[in-house]
Amino acid sequence: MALTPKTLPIPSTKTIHLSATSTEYDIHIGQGLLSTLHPRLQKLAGGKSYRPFLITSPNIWKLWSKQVRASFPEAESPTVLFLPPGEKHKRLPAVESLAEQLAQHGADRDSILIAFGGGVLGDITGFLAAIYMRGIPYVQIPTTLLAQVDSSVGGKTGVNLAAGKNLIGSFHHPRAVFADIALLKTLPPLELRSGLQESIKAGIIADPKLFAYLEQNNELIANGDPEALTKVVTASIKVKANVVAKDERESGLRMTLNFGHTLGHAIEAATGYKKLLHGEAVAWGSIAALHVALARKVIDPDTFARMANLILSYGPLPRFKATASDLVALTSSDKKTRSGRRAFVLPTGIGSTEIVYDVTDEELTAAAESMLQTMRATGVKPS
Ligand SMILES: NC(=O)c1ccc[n+]([C@@H]2O[C@H](COP(=O)([O-])OP(=O)(O)OC[C@H]3O[C@@H](n4cnc5c(N)ncnc54)[C@H](O)[C@@H]3O)[C@@H](O)[C@H]2O)c1
Ligand SMILES: O=C(O)C(=O)C[C@@H](O)[C@H](O)[C@H](O)COP(=O)(O)O
Ligand SMILES: [Zn+2]
Repeated sequence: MALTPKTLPIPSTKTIHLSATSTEYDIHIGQGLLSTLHPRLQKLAGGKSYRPFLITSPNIWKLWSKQVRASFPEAESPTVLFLPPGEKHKRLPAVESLAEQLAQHGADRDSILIAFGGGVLGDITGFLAAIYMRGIPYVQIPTTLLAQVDSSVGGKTGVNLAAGKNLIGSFHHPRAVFADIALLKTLPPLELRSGLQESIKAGIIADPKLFAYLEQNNELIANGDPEALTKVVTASIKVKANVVAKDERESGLRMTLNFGHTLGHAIEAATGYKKLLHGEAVAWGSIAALHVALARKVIDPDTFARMANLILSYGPLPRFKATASDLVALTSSDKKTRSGRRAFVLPTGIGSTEIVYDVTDEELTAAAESMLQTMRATGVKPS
């Protein structure tokens, strides 16, 4: 039976303009944007000649190189540099190795880096662009849903340290983002569901309509229907762009984009960045944050249930081994902590949040324990 999407208008190719304090740029969303890449980059370069360097992973390039190459005249084809896939490569040596390759190829400040991959590749490439020759331009072509709905927008770039997630990095915005929904055709379903957790986050913190759409169209969305995904990507990017425009450097409002990440990042660190996808860890971290909000009566039990059910409905989420107290200890490297005060994002309803600074270790441990109980009851073996 054909499924029909409920509510939200169907967008065609859409452009969202992000105007932040330090810069502004367009985020293009549509089907088949890859075919127009070359003229779009030429336009960005202001008609001047530029050298494109495309950074990707071998598995992605194998699937999409033909379409990318077809957009460029042969003589102007990008130089392609590779990174192995996986969060475990999101470390400084990857950045150094790419920088050496850029230098060997004579890349300069008139070159443009093209991040062609998921969030890991985008974060690394953005950071490379921030520090190579003290800063060169780059664009994002996000190839995962997570990267389309979240990581390609907003200029947070960086890599992990053993001590924690994204602990080295910079704010360096892309010159443009091209979110081609067609790229999601080859994305493994697990990766799609991981990305959807960041959209659920966007719905919880700022967009009740997106939240309801995700609730009502689960099958269509989880099965990768392109129209449904276009709506989800568009709505999620609007949330992100709106927040980043108001608070580029995360002095307040932008912390709300980190909902679920305080414990989410702790879960990723506790499992060695190997067992869970980012969205999966954020999903469990969000459940824990919901428990804090419920215990404080900031949300009522019905709202708690709607939010937790939505998160779990895009599972199944994997089980992992960790104790509540270990997870809380790992939150010590959270970047939202300032002068020893832990900032914590709580939902106050669907589409609204507050940032509080008085969540104690005991409170967080109790919430993490409740989340672990749900995990023991519903979690599945990590794949
Ligand atoms: N900068 C930000 O604002 C921000 C926001 C959210 C997440 N992140 C970061 O993003 C990272 C997670 O990103 P992710 O979920 O995209 O994971 P990822 O980058 O590891 O990509 C997931 C996997 O999918 C493969 N892949 C990518 N595109 C594909 C395609 N079209 N078809 C088939 N396979 C494809 C990749 O090679 C990889 O194996 C984390 O490091 C997280 O911290 C950053
Ligand atoms: O853009 C933001 O701001 C976010 O917090 C988005 C998050 O989804 C993302 O995972 C981000 O990389 C986390 O940033 P960090 O500063 O906590 O490392
Ligand atoms: Zn995230």
